[in-house]
Formats: sequence, C-alpha cells, structure tokens
Amino acid sequence: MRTPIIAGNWKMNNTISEGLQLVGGIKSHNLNQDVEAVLCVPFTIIQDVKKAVENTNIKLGAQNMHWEENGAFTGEISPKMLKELGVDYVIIGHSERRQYFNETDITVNKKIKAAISHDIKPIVCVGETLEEREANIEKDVVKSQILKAFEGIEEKDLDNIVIAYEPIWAIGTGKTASSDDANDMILFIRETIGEKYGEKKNVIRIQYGGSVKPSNIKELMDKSEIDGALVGGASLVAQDFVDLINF
Ligand SMILES: O=C[C@H](O)COP(=O)(O)O
Repeated sequence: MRTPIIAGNWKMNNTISEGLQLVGGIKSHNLNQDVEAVLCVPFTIIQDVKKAVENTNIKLGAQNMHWEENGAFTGEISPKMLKELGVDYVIIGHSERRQYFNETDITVNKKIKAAISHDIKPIVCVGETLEEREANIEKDVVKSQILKAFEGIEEKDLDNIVIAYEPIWAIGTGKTASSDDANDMILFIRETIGEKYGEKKNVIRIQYGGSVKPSNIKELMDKSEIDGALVGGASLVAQDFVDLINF
C-alpha cells in the first residue's frame, strides 16, 4: 500500500509574509492524515515555513538544488544547505528547469544521487511536450528520461524517491491529461521501473501533475497507479490545497 502524496509547488511565488499567510490558512483546517502533504517553497521562505509547520504533519520541500556540497557555483544552493534547514523533499528536473535553466538528464541524475546521499527525498519530474505527444513518441521520451534519471540509482533507494509525471502541455494551461491517459502513462513508468528493479516497481510512488485542482483530484486519485499529485496553481490558494489533501 503506497501512501498518497500531494505536493504543492509554489514556484516563484510568495514573499515571507505572503507565504506565512498561506500556511496559516492551510493549518487552520483539519488535513487528512493518511495523505502526505508537502509544501515545496522558494529558498527564501524555507526557514520560516519550517517553523510554521512544526507540530503538523506537513512536510517541507525545495524546488531545486545543486549536486555539489559547496564550491564556486555562484547563486546555487547545495544539498547540505537544504538539509541543515530541515528540508524533507526536493523537486528535481521540473520541466520549467529543463526548459528555462538548461537542466539536462545528466544534471537530473547527479541531483537525484546528491539528494539521496543527503537524506533528502527527490521528486523526479518527467513528461513530454505537446509536439512529442502529437508525434506519438511520448512513451519513448518519458522512458528515456526515466532510464537516464535512474542511472546508477540503487534498488534500496526507491522507497525514498517520488516520480512526478507532468505532461508539459498540461502545466498551468488548464488542460489536464484525462485520468485514463495519466494512469496509462504512470503504469508505463512503473513498468519501466520494473524492467530495471523488478518488484520494487510496486513501492515507488508516482504522482501526476498538470492543472490538478479540487474538481479533478478525486478522479485522478481513484486510478490504480496514481499515488498523488504535484500541484502548481491550486497550491497557492489555501482552501484549494486543503481540498486537494482532503480529496
Ligand atoms: O509543479 C507543478 C506543475 O508544474 C503543475 O502546475 P499547475 O498545477 O499550475 O498546472
């Protein structure tokens, strides 16, 4: 039985005061304790959100990190720094990082290894573009992303890795993949993991992401292979995020 995990990705939104107001709104509701709730917040708010979620079951995440512990990498944040702040999760390889910041399958792989070695759980993002889906190569694309991301990753680490399948055409567009299409691709990802790791495929949690909102969460979560959601826009509204956790 895989524990459902719903993670909010605030992206580049919320100052400290705005973020604390949002967390306050979320905390003022009862949250389903059987669902793991994660807030992936900007680096500038991590310390404050950490304090704000103390004594709750809400977990803390970052949205990116470098793979080295320290060094001459101006503007970067290391896994060691995140660990010191008490971060539980880190998003790796989000399509916006791949698209705008030259994130590659190679850097994704290095970052996953660095996260694991610092005891931070990576949320590894994969997904195809609209052009790739229209060319019917979406499964080839996603399989290649998965195999490259998991190069050199040991079977024992799969318990602590989450995959997020996010078709790029569904991110922030209001277009959601149908729950059947999302489930079909997530099953395919699970089978791909199975080819490499055997029965461990049944342990790894795989989320769907892309225009997830209170009105479609239940249909997605009812699918056999979908273990949760990585949520952008709807995670910025306290009531919506609460409704997602309490689907
Ligand atoms: O990380 C979250 C995804 O990019 C989805 O964003 P969205 O829910 O705004 O479509």
